[in-house]
Amino acid sequence: MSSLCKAWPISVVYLLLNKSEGCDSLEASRFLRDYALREFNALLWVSLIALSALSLEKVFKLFRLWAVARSIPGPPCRSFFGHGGFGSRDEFIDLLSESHNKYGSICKLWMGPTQLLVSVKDPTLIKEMLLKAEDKLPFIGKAFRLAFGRSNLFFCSYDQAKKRRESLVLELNEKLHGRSDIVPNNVVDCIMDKIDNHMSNGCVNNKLISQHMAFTMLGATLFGDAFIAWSKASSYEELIMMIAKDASFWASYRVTPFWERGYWRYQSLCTKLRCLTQDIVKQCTKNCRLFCNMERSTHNGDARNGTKEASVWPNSGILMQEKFLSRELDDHLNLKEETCGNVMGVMFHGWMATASLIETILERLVKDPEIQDKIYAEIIMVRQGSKGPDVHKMFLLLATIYESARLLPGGPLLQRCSLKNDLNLNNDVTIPAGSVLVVPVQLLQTDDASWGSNADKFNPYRFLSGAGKVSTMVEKGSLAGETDDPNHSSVLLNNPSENAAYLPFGSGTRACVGQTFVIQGVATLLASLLERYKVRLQVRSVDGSKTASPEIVFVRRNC
Ligand code: HEM
Repeated sequence: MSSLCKAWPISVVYLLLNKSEGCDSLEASRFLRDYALREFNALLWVSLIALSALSLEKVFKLFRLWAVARSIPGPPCRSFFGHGGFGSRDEFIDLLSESHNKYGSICKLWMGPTQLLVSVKDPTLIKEMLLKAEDKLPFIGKAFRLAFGRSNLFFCSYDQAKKRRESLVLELNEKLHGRSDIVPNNVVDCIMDKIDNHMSNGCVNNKLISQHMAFTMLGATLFGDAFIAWSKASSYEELIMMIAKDASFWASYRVTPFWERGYWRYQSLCTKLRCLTQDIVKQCTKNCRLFCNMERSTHNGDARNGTKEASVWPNSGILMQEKFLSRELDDHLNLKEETCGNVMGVMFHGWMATASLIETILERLVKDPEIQDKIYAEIIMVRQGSKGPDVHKMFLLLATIYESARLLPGGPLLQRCSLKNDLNLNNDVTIPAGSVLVVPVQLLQTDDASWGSNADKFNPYRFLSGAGKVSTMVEKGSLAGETDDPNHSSVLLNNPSENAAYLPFGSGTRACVGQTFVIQGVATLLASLLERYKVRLQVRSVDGSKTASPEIVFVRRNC
């Protein structure tokens, strides 16, 4: 038998071919059975050893996680699942706030026996953490994954996101530096027309109009003029709104609910959005080529690189230019899926965050007509004195944007992770690899320790130096006047990031790439808006008593 085994496979084949020959065939089949049994046993052993090794590794990692986490302070677990079922977003923020008050600037919460969440609230440690922890965990971005497929820009390791971030930063910078107007006049006009249309009904819903402004501004930036002329733009807007409404609901299921009809309806909306994105991408690249050819014919073909030309063309979009696409093409085989997913992800994130910022600012301006009037005076003053791009001289407007983003950041938490290595912070705390790291931005940005006793009050002047004089300067017409004006030189717009507790756009390696663009874009849009309209709260009479509704009124200025 042993000699047979050694001679395998020849001897086995021989036995099989000759299995009909009497007792030899019996011996052969016994041998085969015996052999199969041994093989099967060996396979079982190998699997058992591999599984045991894997389980041991997991158990070892778990014990290590528990051991390292012991040194981090935090409330005791309420159940086996820790603080996993914390309820609503507000309840969770309250829990974080209580925990920080009790345990200090770093505290842990167990979200289950294997998932550790560490919250950091000290501005210096946050800065360090945001630089060192470069990854983002995919399960946090489940809403993005369900809606946009394998879009890996927002929730993935830094290695995966790096190239795409660089492309996007490059394109946005080109836009910021290569063009005089961040939001071109035709885009502003298109938005103002929409406001006029809505006002024919008497008032507008703040949320809806902010969403529309953000959508048009971002779409025109990403896809260029093709977007403004695109017949399907309003369907795109409607779809994106519907998806935004349901995204968190479907992501809240632990197991993707394939059995729910509503889930498939939601998925069909996402597929429609994907098709429309592909449509606008196609139109955009077609237009880019057209622009390149037009440019080539006017400049005797001196520029050979089509992409360069497309990016200097005044009204072309940024993201969809061939440069972005071809970079992606080189990278992956399933490029179309992924590129489209990333484009939808950027559009979705940029739209939601920008819309929420515009809505907050309008709400503040409506509640504070005095600031609104001062901003109007500033806009008129700056516009009279300059011809070129001028929003950077509108200090009070910019300070109002900073302050609105401080009081109500787009999201209540920043989320990070270090997937491979433990994170050693300067205060000798070690955070185990794989833990979810969060920064409670909303708490931090309204914390008295960083912002003073009036931290929860709306006060744009906190971002202006010499702010005591600012209000009188606007009245006298000197806030943003000529640079040789002695009063003006005493007023400075502070860089909000100088305060380490200012993080509406995150910070460090995974900070928002749209930050500068958004501030300038929103300022440009608001400057045009406030120049034409006063924004007032709609007051309705209900049963004889007057109550304010969430709707606002744009009253045309007489100028
Ligand atoms: C008011 C508007 C916006 C706000 C408040 C905002 C805020 C944020 C925040 C808080 C992050 C996470 C940062 C971190 O983890 O440190 C982020 C990431 C990001 N933002 Fe924005 N954002 C806005 C608009 C935009 C726009 C218009 C774009 C693109 C055109 C954009 C592109 C991105 C990208 C690509 C990332 C992911 C970076 C990464 O994970 O590597 N954002 N944004």
